[in-house]
Amino acid sequence: MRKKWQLWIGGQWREAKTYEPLYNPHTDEELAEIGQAEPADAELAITNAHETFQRFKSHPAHARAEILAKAADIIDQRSEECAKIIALEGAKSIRNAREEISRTVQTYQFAAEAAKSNYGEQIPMDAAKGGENRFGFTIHTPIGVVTAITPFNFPFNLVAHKVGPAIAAGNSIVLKPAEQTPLSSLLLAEIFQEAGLPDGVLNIIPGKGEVLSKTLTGHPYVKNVTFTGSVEVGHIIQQQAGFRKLTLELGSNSPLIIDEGADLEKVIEPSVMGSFSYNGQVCISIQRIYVHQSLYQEYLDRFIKRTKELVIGSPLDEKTNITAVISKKSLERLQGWLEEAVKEGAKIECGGTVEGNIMAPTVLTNVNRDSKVFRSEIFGPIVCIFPFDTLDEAINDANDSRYGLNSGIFTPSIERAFYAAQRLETGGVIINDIPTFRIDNMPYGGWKDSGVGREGIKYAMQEMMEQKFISFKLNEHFL
Ligand SMILES: NC(=O)c1ccc[n+]([C@@H]2O[C@H](COP(=O)([O-])OP(=O)(O)OC[C@H]3O[C@@H](n4cnc5c(N)ncnc54)[C@H](O)[C@@H]3O)[C@@H](O)[C@H]2O)c1
Ligand SMILES: O=C[C@H](O)CS(=O)(=O)O
Repeated sequence: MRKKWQLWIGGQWREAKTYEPLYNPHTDEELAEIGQAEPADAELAITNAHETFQRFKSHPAHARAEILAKAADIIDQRSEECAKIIALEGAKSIRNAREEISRTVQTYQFAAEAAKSNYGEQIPMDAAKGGENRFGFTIHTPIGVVTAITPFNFPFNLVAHKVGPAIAAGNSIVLKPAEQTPLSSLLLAEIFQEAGLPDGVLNIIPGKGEVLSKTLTGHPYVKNVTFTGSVEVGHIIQQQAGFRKLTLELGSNSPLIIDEGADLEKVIEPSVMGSFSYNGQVCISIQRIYVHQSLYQEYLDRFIKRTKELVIGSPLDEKTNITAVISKKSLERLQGWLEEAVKEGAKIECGGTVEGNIMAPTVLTNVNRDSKVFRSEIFGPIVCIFPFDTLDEAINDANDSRYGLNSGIFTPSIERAFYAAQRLETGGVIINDIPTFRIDNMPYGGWKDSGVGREGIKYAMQEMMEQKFISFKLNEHFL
């Protein structure tokens, strides 16, 4: 793989004014030098994307679908190389990285299918007086330049959730990947070129969010901004984007309820994995677990036992579960929050230690509801476990959050499953599984501070297109 990466604009590699080293979070070794885009580069990328859009908007759906399907095939053929890039730049365990690549292939395949089924609706015009002799229908048209700003934690698949639907809809894109994981995006330049995407449709400009933000969100050619990342940055982007279409996929502190009568044999493994997969750096990672009193002690003991078995090590080792967190800054924040939680009464049941850039998977009980580990998004390998007496108590506590992305409940009762599903204030309720569940064609997005709009290819495409209603009056004017 090349060591020095320029900016990908208009189908060409262009020199950046400055380059910054990219480090492996596990070993601290330098992996590559990454060109840092400046506002003028963003402007150039947007202008190129705008010009390309004038042609690409007429590129037929079947041709866009072929490009997306071919890109999926190329990623599949190069899957081990792609997974290794995620493991190196993101310190994601190689097994989790492979899962991400396999999902990415599916995401582009879903996009290829969606490109061909971009249906509008027929509206019954005679449903109201005056609508007789009329036909009404809607069509969806591409919107123009989409800017995509993405986070570090799923650098292939969450980029696919923006690039895939944008191409499927017939738009052009300017992509700004996360500073920590730009290589996964830069590789797309050659993947999509080989797949036959016309030059200028996809532009990739790594750089600092705060430097590029105003241009990427506020340029008049930009018609849609799609952002995945933290709530704090989401709020900044919302203010800057002003009067244009906007999708915000933000953070969470997802709850899991383990109801009376749940079969612990089937619950322990998924709940441990949902808490600690990729060191908890998943937006739908389990952060708060509510366990019915009748199961609490047994669940806690078994949860701790399984957590202690997780293998801490190098992301490239096949057996590894827990690796370095993404940055020293993030590690320091986690240590600070843990200290604060303990001062406020929390008990560390296991973990809590740090070695190198790795925090051991940590289980907390007796957590104060005002502590940051309860209120805010931990985004690290720490989980809080609480007992509850009544389902209402668990639901109310689960809803006591500024976030609302996914929630989960394990219960043997269909009645209680629906009761909870109707009351949990989240974009997705996952019954008899963990909230850390996503299939890439399902509608996905948050309530409250967890976001605005939905992803899941078809739903993301709706955010990236304009709808037009057409009415035909018959008889009077047609020859
Ligand atoms: N809801 C979802 O689908 C989803 C998925 C993955 C991650 N997330 C969330 O993302 C967060 C973790 O990712 P992160 O640490 O990369 O998030 P982040 O918000 O720090 O960064 C995300 C992106 O925003 C850019 N950015 C930073 N400051 C900016 C600014 N002022 N203006 C414009 N862009 C700016 C970054 O460069 C990066 O590309 C967590 O909160 C997690 O829950 C949400
Ligand atoms: O980190 C949040 C992601 O949305 C999780 S997933 O990759 O979509 O499952």
